[in-house]
Amino acid sequence: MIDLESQPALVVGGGKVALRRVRTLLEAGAKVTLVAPEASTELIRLAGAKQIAWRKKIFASDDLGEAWVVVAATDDPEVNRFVAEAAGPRRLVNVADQPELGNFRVPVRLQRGRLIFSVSTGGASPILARKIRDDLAEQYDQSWEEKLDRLYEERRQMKASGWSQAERKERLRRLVEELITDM
Ligand SMILES: C[C@@]1(CC(=O)O)C2=NC(=C\c3[nH]c(c(CCC(=O)O)c3CC(=O)O)Cc3[nH]c(c(CC(=O)O)c3CCC(=O)O)/C=C3\N/C(=C\2)[C@@H](CCC(=O)O)[C@]3(C)CC(=O)O)/[C@H]1CCC(=O)O
Ligand SMILES: NC(=O)c1ccc[n+]([C@@H]2O[C@H](COP(=O)([O-])OP(=O)(O)OC[C@H]3O[C@@H](n4cnc5c(N)ncnc54)[C@H](O)[C@@H]3O)[C@@H](O)[C@H]2O)c1
Repeated sequence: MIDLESQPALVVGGGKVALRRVRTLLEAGAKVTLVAPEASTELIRLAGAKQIAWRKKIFASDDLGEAWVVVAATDDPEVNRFVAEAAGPRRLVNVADQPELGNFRVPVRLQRGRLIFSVSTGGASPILARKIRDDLAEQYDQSWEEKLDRLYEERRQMKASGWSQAERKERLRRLVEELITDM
């Protein structure tokens, strides 16, 4: 939930994990550069469509440039370690196969408009994290996007009204209960 809009991000590696990270970074509005000698068809397509810049080469430390976020997602643990070391402690660094070498991990995410779920199992089981996400997706279906907009609007109006905090709290609590009963 960090604001990455227009921030430079570097993804090292061109496989399945790199593609997942590239998608997440693009959704967050980051300017993504990919460094990899080979890349998957979808990554090549994104590069062709100019959504990412692709340096078709193996990683070297001068690829880091101004990158604020760095992802090491090659299939070579030594390369991933080298990327993390070269990136240093002053950037956001994610390492796909040795998370302890980086300083952030990637949870599973589910978004319903203003409502965002983030599920992590602390490295225990990404498969369980995904299953919990799928369960939440069923429980909180698309209708929650609108429900959240309604809550947002009501709360905004109440804040502008002359009601006491206690009155506001009680009304908002009831509204949330109505929405949940409606599920
Ligand atoms: C949630 C998700 C997000 C994403 O990556 O986008 C994610 N892994 C996903 C899938 C997945 N990962 C793995 C498999 C193969 C089956 C298995 O082994 O379970 C599958 C299934 C698949 O790929 O289909 C294997 C695996 N994963 C990690 C290691 C290394 C290690 O743990 O040391 C290895 C062993 C590699 C090996 O040995 O080969 C590490 C991490 N994986 C994390 C997140 C972080 C911890 C999150 C948490 O604690 O919950 C962390 C620490 C990385 C990080 O923070 O960057 C994504 C769900 C995608 C979705 O459905 O949306
Ligand atoms: N975090 C997760 O969710 C998760 C899930 C599965 C696997 N993994 C781990 O993540 C890593 C990547 O997995 P994958 O399935 O994406 O791998 P992959 O084999 O699909 O892709 C590896 C990529 O790394 C590139 N590469 C290799 N050496 C390089 C170098 N020196 N510089 C730049 N690029 C280089 C290759 O060209 C290739 O594009 C593996 O270590 C795997 O064990 C993590």
